[in-house]
Amino acid sequence: MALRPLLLCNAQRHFVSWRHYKQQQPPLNFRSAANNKLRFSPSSFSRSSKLRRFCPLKSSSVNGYSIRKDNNTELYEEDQSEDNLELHERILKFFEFLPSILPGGNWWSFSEDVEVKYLANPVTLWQALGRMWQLVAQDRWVIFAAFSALIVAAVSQISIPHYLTASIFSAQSTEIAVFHRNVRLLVLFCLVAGISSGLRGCLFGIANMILVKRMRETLYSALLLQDISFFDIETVGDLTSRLGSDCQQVSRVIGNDLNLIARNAVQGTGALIYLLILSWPLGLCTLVICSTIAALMMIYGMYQKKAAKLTQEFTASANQVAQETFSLMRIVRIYGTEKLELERYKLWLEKLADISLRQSAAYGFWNMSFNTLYHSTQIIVVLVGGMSILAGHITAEKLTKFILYSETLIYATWWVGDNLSSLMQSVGASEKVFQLMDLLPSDQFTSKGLKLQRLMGNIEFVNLSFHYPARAEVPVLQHVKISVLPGEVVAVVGLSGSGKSTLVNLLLRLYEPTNGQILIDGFSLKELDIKWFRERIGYVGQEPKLFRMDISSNIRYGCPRDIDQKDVEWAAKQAYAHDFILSLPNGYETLVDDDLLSGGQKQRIAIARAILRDPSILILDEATSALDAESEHNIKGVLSAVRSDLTTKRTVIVIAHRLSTIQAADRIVVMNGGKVVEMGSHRELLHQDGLYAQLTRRQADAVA
Ligand SMILES: Nc1ncnc2c1ncn2[C@@H]1O[C@H](COP(=O)(O)OP(=O)(O)OP(=O)(O)O)[C@@H](O)[C@H]1O
Repeated sequence: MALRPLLLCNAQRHFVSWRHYKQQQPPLNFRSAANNKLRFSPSSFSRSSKLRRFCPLKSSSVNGYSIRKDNNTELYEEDQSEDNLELHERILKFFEFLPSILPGGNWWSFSEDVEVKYLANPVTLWQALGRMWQLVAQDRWVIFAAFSALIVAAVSQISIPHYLTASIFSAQSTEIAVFHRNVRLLVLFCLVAGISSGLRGCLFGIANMILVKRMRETLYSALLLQDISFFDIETVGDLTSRLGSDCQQVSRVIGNDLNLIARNAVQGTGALIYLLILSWPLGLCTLVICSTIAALMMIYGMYQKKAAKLTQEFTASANQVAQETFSLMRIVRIYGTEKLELERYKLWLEKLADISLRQSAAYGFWNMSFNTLYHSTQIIVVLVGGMSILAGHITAEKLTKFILYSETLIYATWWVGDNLSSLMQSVGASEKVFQLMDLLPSDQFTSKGLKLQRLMGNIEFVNLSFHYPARAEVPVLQHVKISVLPGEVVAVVGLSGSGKSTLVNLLLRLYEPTNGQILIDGFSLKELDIKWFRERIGYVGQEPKLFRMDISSNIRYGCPRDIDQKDVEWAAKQAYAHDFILSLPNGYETLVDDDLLSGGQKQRIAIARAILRDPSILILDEATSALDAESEHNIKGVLSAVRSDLTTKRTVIVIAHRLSTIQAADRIVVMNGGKVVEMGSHRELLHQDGLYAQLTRRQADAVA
């Protein structure tokens, strides 16, 4: 597409999308992370993800369907109205738009519409470099060696034009001895420059690799140690984008940006000193031009930094859409929403293209300014230098050296500018990465708790109330009081959304209660060593997920006991999974993931995983919902059976919608709207004729 129509078209879209975008932004409320290490705070941290989830009209990546519709409608209406415009109105509009694309015009401005939306707190260049240094400091010898090679290479390279010119002019004046000496030195400097440049490139590459590796490691471990509520708010696409493209972008800093900036800074300084010695008036002229280039490049660099931050945000959003679509591909195919998904993705690509267009235009301006200034130096040097030769103030050899060194200086300034802007982009990309790295780990990983001699399995929910951090205004549990004895099988039933799984989430300490507490064998759950406690719990969730590894490893996953293949097979037999596993192509060695097995097969593997731990407390949240009636009946017996020491029974908490499956439970707790409304045995509850009896009747009617 020609630039003008593209500019116009982009400008028109810009008017729609950016203004629209801006209007949808709620005021931001982020804690400053500049000086402090932060703990993740759902209410204050994640602007982007939160907006993506809860801000209805922002062209978000997550709730994209309704959003797309709104945006689409608006874009469509805009397009329609554009079509109806008369030619002269279009021309008028173009001329109105024209001044905005001149330098300083509002077309260039990200700040007006976008700057306020930046998620991360700004990081200065020095702060970013300081952080990167901390990451590579352990291997500082690589950096020192790289910079030493860089200085040797730069000094050798800067000496080459001098000896080159001197050799030519000494040959011309037939000074053979001087010629030989100059050529020898020229060869020496060329050799040293070549070897040290190679070393420099290699060492900076190594330093870069170390930086990216440490950065990803640090970021990944910081993310892994966050509270679960953090993952309720941050999206997977966003986080993987930080780990992937953002870290990669930051990685250019050492291997590319700093390397080239330092090399050219050394060469440029050497060239400037040499020029001033050769002819200070000419040297000063070149310096003025280089300073102008430097000022321009600072402006350009700042601009690129802003653009990089936006690019980073939009790339993360685009990744989030793609990640979500691929993971829900079956639903997309069944509902035939491929086009809709493509549009959702394209929305972010268009935003990226908008930024990229401005970056390219800015690059064009920067390039044009540089070339103009560069050629003016040549003209000045030829004019002033030529007149000086005519007046006999300077020799042709000096002028040749001058021209060569002024070229070196200008190109060094160009390289510094170019890489400085790249450095600024990397610094822009580093802001969110550093902010995430600075999040303190969840308290659960830092505090040391009690380890009891033995977990008996007595559980008490004492006046428990809770709301999810992401939805503080919606109470999910209210004054829940339940006491579970060791070895008891307690079933929790209730309508969907009544808070059953939330109760289990609190027992697993994935969230902390808002009020009240949970006592385990008489000790507050908060006082217990959480790792120790979780090792003694078996949990099978509503939709068990498998890792992309073989079946045996999936069953062993996270098992704290020493176990061998026999134990794995024993657990699989208990879970009625052994037969179907043997029928797979490689038996227990078959590589599986979440999509390769049926729901019931995945549940059996998850049950085998839980049984293998031989837990004191077993939690089954709709764990057998995908099993056929016979398998469910068989497995139920195994789950509540005595533990492997054959003397104690385990405590079992089972959540089930299919009420026929929990009739044999010692006690049934009925929940409604986050409260316990009934409690008793199956018979007692039927006798009470309350919610449980009503639910049982409805299920019986549905089957009949
Ligand atoms: N991570 C979360 N963040 C915010 N709200 C949540 C979260 N998980 C669940 N909720 C809300 O908490 C309430 C209770 O959910 P919960 O999953 O505990 O219900 P449930 O009784 O187990 O339902 P079901 O039988 O359908 O599994 C629901 O209103 C749900 O929307």
